[in-house]
Amino acid sequence: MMVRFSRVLERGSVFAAFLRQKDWSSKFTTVKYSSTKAEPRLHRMEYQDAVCTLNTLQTNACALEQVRRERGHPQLQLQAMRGFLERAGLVVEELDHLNIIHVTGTKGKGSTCAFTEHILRSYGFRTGFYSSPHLVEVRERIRINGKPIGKELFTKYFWQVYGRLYETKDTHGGSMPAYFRFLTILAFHVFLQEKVDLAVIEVGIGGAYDCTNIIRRPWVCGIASLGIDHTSILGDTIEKIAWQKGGIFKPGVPAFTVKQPDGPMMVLKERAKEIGCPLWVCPELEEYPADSEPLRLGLAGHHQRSNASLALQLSHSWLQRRCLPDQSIPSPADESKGVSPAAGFQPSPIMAKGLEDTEWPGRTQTLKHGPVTYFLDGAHTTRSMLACVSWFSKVASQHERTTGGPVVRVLLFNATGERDSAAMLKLLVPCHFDFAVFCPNITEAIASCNADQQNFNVSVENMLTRCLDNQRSWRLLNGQEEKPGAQLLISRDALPLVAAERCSKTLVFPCILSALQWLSQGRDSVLAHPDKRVIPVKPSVTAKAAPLRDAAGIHVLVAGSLHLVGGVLKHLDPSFAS
Ligand SMILES: Nc1ncnc2c1ncn2[C@@H]1O[C@H](COP(=O)(O)OP(=O)(O)OP(=O)(O)O)[C@@H](O)[C@H]1O
Repeated sequence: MMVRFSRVLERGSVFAAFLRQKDWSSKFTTVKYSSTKAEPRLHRMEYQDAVCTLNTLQTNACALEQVRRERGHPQLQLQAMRGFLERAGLVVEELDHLNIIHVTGTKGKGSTCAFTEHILRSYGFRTGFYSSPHLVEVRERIRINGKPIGKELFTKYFWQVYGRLYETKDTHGGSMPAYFRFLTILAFHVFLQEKVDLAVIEVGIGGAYDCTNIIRRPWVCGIASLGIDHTSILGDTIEKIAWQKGGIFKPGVPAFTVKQPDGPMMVLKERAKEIGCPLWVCPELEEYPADSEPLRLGLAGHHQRSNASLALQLSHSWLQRRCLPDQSIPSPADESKGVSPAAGFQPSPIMAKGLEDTEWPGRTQTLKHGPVTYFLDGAHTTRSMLACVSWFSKVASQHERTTGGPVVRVLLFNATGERDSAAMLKLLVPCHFDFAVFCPNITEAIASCNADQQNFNVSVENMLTRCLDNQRSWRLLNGQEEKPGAQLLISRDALPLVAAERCSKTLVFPCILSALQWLSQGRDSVLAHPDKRVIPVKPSVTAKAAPLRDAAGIHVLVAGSLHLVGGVLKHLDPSFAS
């Protein structure tokens, strides 16, 4: 695995050397407009090359050093971003023409953006939508009219921006922007080139110093629910986090927030007052007067209701300000407090349809795959795991009632970064899983390079050790004795294998594909073909497949990491097949 990673890295630097020699404009014309029969293949290669080169920005020593330096002086981050933007040929004033809706929050910003984008697209506007992270392919982060930008367009715009930055590198101490910064600049470039009517921009981390906060004049800002995440960057209390998030407020630009606990709400109010921005608190979804039927949401789960209310306010405000510019913005009723409840207006039929038709994969998503039903949710904080458990308990019970027989429940889990896995696993105990399966966010252990899903910031060994820790936590939480059965084996060619424990209902796999194979083989070979011998993934794993034999169905909850969910979707959901 490490060998393959380093090859990709090498490929990136070889490519960079190639770039140094090439004339940019001729490269674009030959690749972009070539009409030979080989064109589709050429484009595919170019896309992969673009993604591999992009990935070098994850490990670029100069960029990492810069990030480290800026951590101590966060205000430098926006200054640096402005410099990169200019080197890429853009000026910050141009971004004013993007008619931006800027959204932050700890949980629900992606879903809120998806609802908002869908509502405004339903009105006939050409939309841009920038979000993170991606599930399967990096181009999902940049959407035009709700669809991930195509490979050809991504490739074309990627090389334009990369080329400009690369050409000016030597006069700027060799610096290139880090991964997220680069993608943010790329998104702005794409939206300007593609002449979108509006752009919905999701903050990466925090708000005040996030590189998306380079924008000066959004039409409206939104703050989804606040909680604890990214504490090493944002601070270790919800109030400190609220201060960071409130940093996206702009003078005179209306902002909306969902209801927040008292402490962070007070911080938001103070931020709004100090910046001079009218801040409104969204009503509950029930408080919107309904014409006939209650509002229906395309995204499942009770927690999506506050996101939907925020999206209604954001799109309503955008429509009013953008399309009815003569109307003055009402100020919050109590200016001294700097915040007011927003009115629950009657959503138009277009808005109602927009909410109902919104799709946002990987969040409370149900996917049937043969006899196995997957419940996928990228919850990776305790707050979102609580929401996930509540959704899963309800929806899985509904499915069980219609299955007509015993159902085996499986948890497929992984967590990354500074996340508290044990706290998340504790919340999952009441779901009564028959099996708990752990694997790292590696899609396939032995496969060709899948550049879109590579993460160079963590080693394979660390990922697997984390899985074994999770397995141990789960066993402890379930009152199972600690057994010294699990072993981490690293083979000579660096392909890691993890032995499953005997006599327990926990399993660890080296990659997502092998976990999915275990699920489908256990089921297919035993249920669909009762006479056929089970072909084991590994002997120790086959022993665990036995209870699947009697099951009328298998329900698998995939949670703990959006990247894990993405890896599963890559294998199972045809709409993600490239
Ligand atoms: N209001 C909410 N409260 C709790 N959990 C939520 C809320 N909204 C979404 N979630 C859950 O949080 C996870 C991420 O959802 P979403 O992409 O909408 O949020 P996000 O703020 O963009 O998250 P991230 O920054 O982690 O990508 C999903 O599991 C989703 O079901």
